[in-house]
Amino acid sequence: MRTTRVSAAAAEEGSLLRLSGLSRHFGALRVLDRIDLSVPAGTILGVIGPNGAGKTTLFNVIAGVVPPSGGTIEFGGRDVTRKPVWDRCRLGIGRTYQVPKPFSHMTVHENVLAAGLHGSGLSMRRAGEKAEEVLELTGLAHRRHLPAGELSLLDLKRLELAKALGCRPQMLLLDEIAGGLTDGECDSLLKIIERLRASGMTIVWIEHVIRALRRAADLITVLYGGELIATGRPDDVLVDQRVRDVYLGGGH
Ligand SMILES: Nc1ncnc2c1ncn2[C@@H]1O[C@H](COP(=O)(O)OP(=O)(O)OP(=O)(O)O)[C@@H](O)[C@H]1O
Repeated sequence: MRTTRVSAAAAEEGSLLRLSGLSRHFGALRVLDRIDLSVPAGTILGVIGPNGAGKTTLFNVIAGVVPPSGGTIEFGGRDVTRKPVWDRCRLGIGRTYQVPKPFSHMTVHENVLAAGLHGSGLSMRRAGEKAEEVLELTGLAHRRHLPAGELSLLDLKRLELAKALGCRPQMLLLDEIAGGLTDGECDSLLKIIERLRASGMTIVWIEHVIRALRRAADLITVLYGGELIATGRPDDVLVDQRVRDVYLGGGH
């Protein structure tokens, strides 16, 4: 059965993603503790917090890799809490991983094509068209015949983005995509992300590179001790005293 994607109209009504009372415990460890969060369609939401705060677990629960211990996840007005990963992917939830792990012996083009074919169930022709489009968008077109194992870190990050985009997401979960890049490399990635925002993409972005979020994010939320302790505009959140105490310190 073909999964119906959320309509643009539903997305425009308000939040594309809505988390209500979302929890995840590992034994006695409360990694996510009754999280409530709404992500308006078309916005970039940065997620920050100290190491081990539960940010990647949050993505794993949203993407369907890890089931929640409680609470609900709505995407485009539809309850996806119990839906499997592949179904969420076809509904429009795309994701990049903190550590890029492409098929290193396959070319850049083959990696993107494989993601589109398996992730969103496109026909070979449509997946091929989509792959061309995202290779252009991510600046990888001239690398298309290279084995992924030969890419630089920046190009691996671009490929990570291209694979996620190859699945035609309406929302992207970016997991530390700017990590390890030089300032110049980070800027070229930001240009791609800004182009995505201009196209209407909704982005939830875990990042320790605060400079990147300061430039690109519309909103920032802070995860600490399993709870969201602050959510708002970057200029407000980044000067919040509690946020500075628990995460930013004097270094950002
Ligand atoms: N499958 C699991 N089983 C047990 N504990 C887990 C599991 N996955 C994550 N945890 C624990 O949950 C906590 C949060 O981990 P998570 O990777 O989500 O943090 P994070 O905020 O993404 O950290 P970082 O910024 O270092 O990537 C950690 O204490 C981690 O050890």
